Amino acid sequence: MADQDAQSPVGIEPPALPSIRWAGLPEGPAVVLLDQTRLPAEEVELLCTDVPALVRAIQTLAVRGAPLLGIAGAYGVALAAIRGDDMAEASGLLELARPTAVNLGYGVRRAAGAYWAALDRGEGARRAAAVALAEAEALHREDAEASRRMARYGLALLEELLPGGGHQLLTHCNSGALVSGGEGTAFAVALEAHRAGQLRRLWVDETRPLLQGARLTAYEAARNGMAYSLLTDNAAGSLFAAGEVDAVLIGADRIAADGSVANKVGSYPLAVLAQYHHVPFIVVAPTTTVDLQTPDGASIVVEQRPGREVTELTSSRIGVGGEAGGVPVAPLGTQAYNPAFDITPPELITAIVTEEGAVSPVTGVGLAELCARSSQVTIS
Ligand SMILES: CSC[C@H]1O[C@H](OP(=O)(O)O)[C@H](O)[C@@H]1O
Repeated sequence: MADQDAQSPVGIEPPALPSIRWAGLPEGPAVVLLDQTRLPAEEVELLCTDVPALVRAIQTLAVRGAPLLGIAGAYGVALAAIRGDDMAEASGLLELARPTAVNLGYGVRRAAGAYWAALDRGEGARRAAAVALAEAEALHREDAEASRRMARYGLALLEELLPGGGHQLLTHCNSGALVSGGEGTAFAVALEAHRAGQLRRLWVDETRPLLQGARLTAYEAARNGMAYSLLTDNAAGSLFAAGEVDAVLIGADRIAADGSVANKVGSYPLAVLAQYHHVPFIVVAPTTTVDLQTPDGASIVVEQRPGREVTELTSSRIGVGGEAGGVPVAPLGTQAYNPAFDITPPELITAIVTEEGAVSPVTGVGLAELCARSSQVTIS
């Protein structure tokens, strides 16, 4: 069994660089990203000075995670507006950069809607661009507040489901500050438990093939002084069998109207394991990740990513999607199945926690009621 005294590396500070920021540089505006393909080896900022550069950053996961993609999409619209680009083209390129996370389209349409409304009011293009930027900044702030609220609601749910503290929580992929305007979604709940002295250990799935768990969640857990242990994805079952998992916490990329959840591939098997072992399976996501226009899980488009992400290992130094390619781990020419996400049906989910509270059991009606409470700007 894993060492019982798992401790995080000492002397590591919280992230020095924000996941995303806007920069009105003398040479022109830029969306500035903490390049997540370079983590954990290097903390490098990536300046996107036009929409194609930002689209590439989204597609190579230099910026990733549903809520952060929404913020990036909104800033991308503002960038295009200030540059005087074709706004319909820019919005389309951004919205189509990745298909599954609903937040990306939400952020793009929200900033673009503000821009067009300003023009319709007779305000000039310059003023309309400023309005788009203000909308992106508002979304950024709202997401940070949503993160704080989800952390509190999530901890309250853990205290209700698991009285007594000292939890061993398992998480998959990465759902911390690197996916958020704040401290994240599911990871933020684990962090809140840590701060409340209720986290015995965070089990971190490495999350093949792009290793968001090993590279990013471990990085965030270490920087926050949390006790954590990394595991291969295929080792999770043995932890459940040994009774070493008290609850599962995961994020989401899109939640359909019936409560089906699209999240990083590997989430669905964890939900099956959790049900078999009678362990709470908790999804944490802002209401901006709920898509009431998508009726069920079968209607969610699951992104299929390049097979070379499975057949090659790349170091974080050249980026997980680096053009230089990586070390082959399969014979050249090997075909690979590489869905970025899978779908967990509502009946396998104990609760969905949002910034408006939790719904449990998960029903379409309960989800819609949470969304109705949300102050988030609704867009068609
Ligand atoms: C809470 S959003 C984080 C979410 O996004 C990740 O996908 P990706 O790394 O491909 O952007 C994964 O599904 C996480 O749960």
